[in-house]
Amino acid sequence: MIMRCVVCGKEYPADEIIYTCNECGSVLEVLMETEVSKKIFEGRKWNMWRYKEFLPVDESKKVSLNEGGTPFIKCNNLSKDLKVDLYVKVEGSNPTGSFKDRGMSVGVTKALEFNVDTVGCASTGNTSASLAAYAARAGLRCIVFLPAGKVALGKLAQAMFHGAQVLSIKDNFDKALEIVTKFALGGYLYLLNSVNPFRLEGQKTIAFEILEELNWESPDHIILPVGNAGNISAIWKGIKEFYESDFIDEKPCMIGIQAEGASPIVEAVKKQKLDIKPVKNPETVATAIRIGSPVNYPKALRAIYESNGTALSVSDEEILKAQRLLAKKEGIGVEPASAASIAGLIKLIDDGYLDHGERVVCVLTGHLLKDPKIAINACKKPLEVEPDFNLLKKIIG
Ligand SMILES: Cc1ncc(COP(=O)(O)O)c(C=O)c1O
Ligand SMILES: N[C@@H](CCOP(=O)(O)O)C(=O)O
Repeated sequence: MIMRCVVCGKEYPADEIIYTCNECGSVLEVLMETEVSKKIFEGRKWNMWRYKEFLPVDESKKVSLNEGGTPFIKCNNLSKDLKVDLYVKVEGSNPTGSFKDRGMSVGVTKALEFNVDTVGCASTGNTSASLAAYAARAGLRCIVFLPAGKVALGKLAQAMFHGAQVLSIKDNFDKALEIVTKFALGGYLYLLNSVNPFRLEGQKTIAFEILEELNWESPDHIILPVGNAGNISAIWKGIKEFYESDFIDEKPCMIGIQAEGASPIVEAVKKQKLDIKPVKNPETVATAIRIGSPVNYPKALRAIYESNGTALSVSDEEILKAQRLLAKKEGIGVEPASAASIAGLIKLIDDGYLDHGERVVCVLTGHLLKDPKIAINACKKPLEVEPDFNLLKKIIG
């Protein structure tokens, strides 16, 4: 196993703590040689560790909460309305309610391998919630740097309750990431943001599960929200690994959705560029993707171009509308950032980008209860009524 810079190709030993290329400054990826038949997965437990041969840590020493194996659901009602074959991967069903758990399980296991005593991250919320839980399980100290006043309540509660040291930085996520990176490079903590290539190895199992659920057939498109751009990169890596292993014959187009107020990847794709112009003051109701300078942009842009995919921005209004639609039509509750994928799907259909009957998978990244305030604000206040049967009968009608 080695690590390799995705831009200049410089290689590094995998037993070294290094986050970016010391030659060109870009992000690294983990390369492993795995030669197995897909038959080996048969009969294994339905969680992400069924793919242990593709994961860069010793499975017998894993720090795990049974992550992965999340529901893969056919959306019958929305498929009918939108005239596509729509499936969703419900990542809110992971132990702490987001896809980050897949990454943290591998990342925190790696932290133990590296013998560190402190882990840390910057976070718009979910990364910190997940890291705090996995660090607690591993007995590691955890420090999280959050943008003050911009983290949804459920996520903040999780980070604090699992015992992380929570620092509210009076600035945005990008600044918090800049600061925590300095601490990591100074040796104060092991960084578990998605700039850490081992963490993304866990997240690539989303792709593995989608392909196995579809009986080793590729969907036409995978659509997902993009913030720091780790997940789209990880999923594409997973797709390529199963393609190169001959488990599938085709690959999907990767489609990244960003919020209008935080869309540097979308702007880069419009111009077919390989670099981004960071957004200085990103803003969106979907706080999870309120990110102006995504650290994984080199990987994400390559994923989009290599797969013949695209990137698209959606407004806050479209995000909130899609969140309600998914809840009401399919009974699936997601946080606003996750609903961006559905909002993007609707826009792509309206724009004629998607054809009728195409098979689309939307990745729903986080649970509704992560951001209860948004959900409550979208509804009418419950009526307070005396416990009087006749009165209640009248009201119910
Ligand atoms: C719920 C949710 N959806 C989407 C994203 C975006 O993922 P990524 O940063 O990997 O692009 C995040 C955070 O990163 C998130 O917490
Ligand atoms: N939405 C993320 C932002 C940080 O992304 P990461 O994947 O680099 O950790 C969060 O939940 O904090």
